[in-house]
Amino acid sequence: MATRIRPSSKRCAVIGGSGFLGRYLVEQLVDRGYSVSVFDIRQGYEIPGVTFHQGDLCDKQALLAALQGVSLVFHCASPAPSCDDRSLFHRVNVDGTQTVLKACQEAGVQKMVLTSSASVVYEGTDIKDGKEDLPYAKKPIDYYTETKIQQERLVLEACDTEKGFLTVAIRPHGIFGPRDPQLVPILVDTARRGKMKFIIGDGKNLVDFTFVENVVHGHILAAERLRPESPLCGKAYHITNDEPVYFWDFMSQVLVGLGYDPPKYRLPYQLVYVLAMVLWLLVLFLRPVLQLRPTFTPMRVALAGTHHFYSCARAKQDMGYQPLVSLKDGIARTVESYAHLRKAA
Ligand SMILES: NC(=O)C1=CN([C@@H]2O[C@H](COP(=O)(O)OP(=O)(O)OC[C@H]3O[C@@H](n4cnc5c(N)ncnc54)[C@H](OP(=O)(O)O)[C@@H]3O)[C@@H](O)[C@H]2O)C=CC1
Ligand SMILES: CC(C)=CCC[C@@H](C)[C@H]1CC[C@H]2C3=C(CC[C@]12C)[C@@]1(C)CCC(=O)C[C@@H]1CC3
Repeated sequence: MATRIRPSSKRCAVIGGSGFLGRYLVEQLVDRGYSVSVFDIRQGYEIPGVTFHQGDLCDKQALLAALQGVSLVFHCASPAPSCDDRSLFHRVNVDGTQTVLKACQEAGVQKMVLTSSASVVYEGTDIKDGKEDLPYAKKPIDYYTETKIQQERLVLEACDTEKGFLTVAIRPHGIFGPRDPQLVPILVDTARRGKMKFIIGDGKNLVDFTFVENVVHGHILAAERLRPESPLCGKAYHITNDEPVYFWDFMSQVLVGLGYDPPKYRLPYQLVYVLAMVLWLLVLFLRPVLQLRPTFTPMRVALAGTHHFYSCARAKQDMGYQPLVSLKDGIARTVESYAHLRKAA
């Protein structure tokens, strides 16, 4: 029988550690003196002292090798929301998370912090100052959200103080920052194709965008405050910048910062939503013969035209959370880092 290494409280693993958020988490953990193993389907970078284990989280044996001697696991792996592959989302976020839980319990891991998403309660209609006790979306806006709900449920239900396995879920919203592969690149690509001319709705819908370092701060606080007697056990926590901003102001600040014109013409929200639905149905109908990826999906239109901002009062109270980087500074640092995406003069 293989000998089990005794878990050390400063030894952790980051599943999904090669991704955008995962890499920031790894860097911060190393700075704070943790010894870190990364488990990911790809190796994105190298950091002295960080051990990489390349593998699929659906493979329990591969996970077990990475979890030897680990007492704390961060699980922030997921297929990208834009991939629209229902069976992949289910395989990784639901079945894969079950495998992660089994592997953690077998390896003697004591704590697990899941990166969930605030969108688990979002159905495409307004959420203002949403608290964690809102019910899970009955009609999730996409397969990504559907499987993030199932994933969060599995992880929180696995919390068992008697067995000494504690879990907590962090629900960030709209993560942005340098190296983000989604938000700024999609925005710039849309602007370069001349499609960032329109504001959907009245432009006054408030949304949370969260600077990546604040999300990391929330994860580490949660891990360090998660103890058998603490209120965090088995609970979900919103982590945001706590500065809701008009969606279209945020987009405009990033665009203008990179030298592009901000959108200025208004289109009625309902009209654009119906057009996006029609386009989406057409894409589905044509899928057997033609693979199209429209910019305007109903989900994106809903995100761009509704309020969706959340309260982080629970995180402030239970873990002393406060954002470390303001929205203004976060946007400035992000814009500065995307010099290569600036509009050519
Ligand atoms: N970005 C955001 O705005 C928000 C993100 N979240 C959540 O935060 C987490 C991190 O997101 P983010 O950093 O943006 O995403 P990334 O896609 O950048 O990171 C996820 C990482 O997980 C890897 N991965 C995917 N499938 C597997 C698998 N089967 N086995 C092992 N590794 C795998 C990815 O590899 P590959 O790139 O090759 O797929 C990638 O390296 C996710 O759980 C996401 O749901 C929540 C709210 C908002
Ligand atoms: C707060 C939150 C959940 C942010 C998520 C980020 C992405 C979903 C957005 C990043 C770029 C956005 C974007 C649009 C929708 C939402 C994003 C994809 C549009 C497609 C909305 C319609 C337009 O006019 C163009 C926009 C391009 C950028």
